Amino acid sequence: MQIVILKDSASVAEYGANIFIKQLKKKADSVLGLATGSTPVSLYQSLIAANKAKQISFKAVTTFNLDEYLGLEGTHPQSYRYFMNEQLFEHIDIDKSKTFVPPGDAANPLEACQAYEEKIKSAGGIDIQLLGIGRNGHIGFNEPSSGLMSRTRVKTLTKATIEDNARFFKEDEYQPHLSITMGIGTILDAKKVVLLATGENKADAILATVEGALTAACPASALQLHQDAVLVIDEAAASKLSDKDFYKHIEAENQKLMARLGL
Ligand SMILES: N[C@@H]1[C@@H](O)[C@H](O)[C@@H](COP(=O)(O)O)O[C@@H]1O
Repeated sequence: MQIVILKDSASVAEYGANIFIKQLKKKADSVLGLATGSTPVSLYQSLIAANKAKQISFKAVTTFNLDEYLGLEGTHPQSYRYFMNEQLFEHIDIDKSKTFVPPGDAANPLEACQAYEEKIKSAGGIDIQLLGIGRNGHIGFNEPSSGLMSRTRVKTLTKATIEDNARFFKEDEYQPHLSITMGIGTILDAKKVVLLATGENKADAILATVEGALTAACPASALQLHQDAVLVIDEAAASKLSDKDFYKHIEAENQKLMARLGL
C-alpha cells in the first residue's frame, strides 16, 4: 500500500486528480471507477478544470460508479446518479451512455447486480478505482462484516452510515436503508485503487485500514491485498497512525525514484 500524507484536503484532491489526469493522458479510453460522498468533489472539480483546459478528454472514457441507493431513481436529487451528473458528467466531454451507476430503481435488483458485474467485465475491467471511506471503514457500501471476496450485491446500511448520510436528506424525506454496491472483490479487481480520506473523523478508519489486521470488520483493510493501492490522506486523517514518519520517508524516497526514472 502506498501511503501519501499531505497537509490538507486541497492537496489531497490535487494529488488524487493528478493520478487520474496521468491515467487519461496515458490511456484515453480508460475505464474509471468513480465514487460519491463529499471527499471526491474537489478532485472532480480539478478534472473538470483539466478537461476545460483541454489537458484531458473524457470522450473515449467509460465509468462505473461504486454504489447507489436501492429505491431511488436516477432523477432523485439524493441518488448517486444525480450526484455524478451534477458534480462531474454534465461539465465534461463524456458520452453519458458510457457512464454506469448501479440502477437503484431496478425491478429485479439481484439480476441488476449480476448484469453490472458483466458490464464491467465486458468493458475490459476497471483501470483505476476511486474510493472514499466511511467512518466505520466501509468502502462503497461494503459495511463491516462484508465478505472480502464479495461481488456487486444488495447491502443493508448500518445505523452509523445512515446517520452520516442523513445530512444530505431533508427531515421528512425518505432515506433508503438498502443499497447496491460493488463488492470488495469487485474493487480489488481494479488495476489501481486510489482511496482519499480527509479529516479527523476518518482517523480511526485509516488506522484500521493501514495498521490493523486484514478483517471484514474494516472492509478497507482488504486494500492490504491489492498490488497497486494508493491512500492519499491529510494530516488529520493520518493523525492516529503510529508509523506516520516512516510512511512520509518512504513516499519521499518513492518520489525521488520516480523522478530519476522520469515517471
Ligand atoms: N457510499 C459512500 C461511500 O462511497 C463514501 O466513501 C462514504 C464517505 O463519504 P464522505 O466522503 O462524504 O465522508 O459515504 C458513502 O457512504
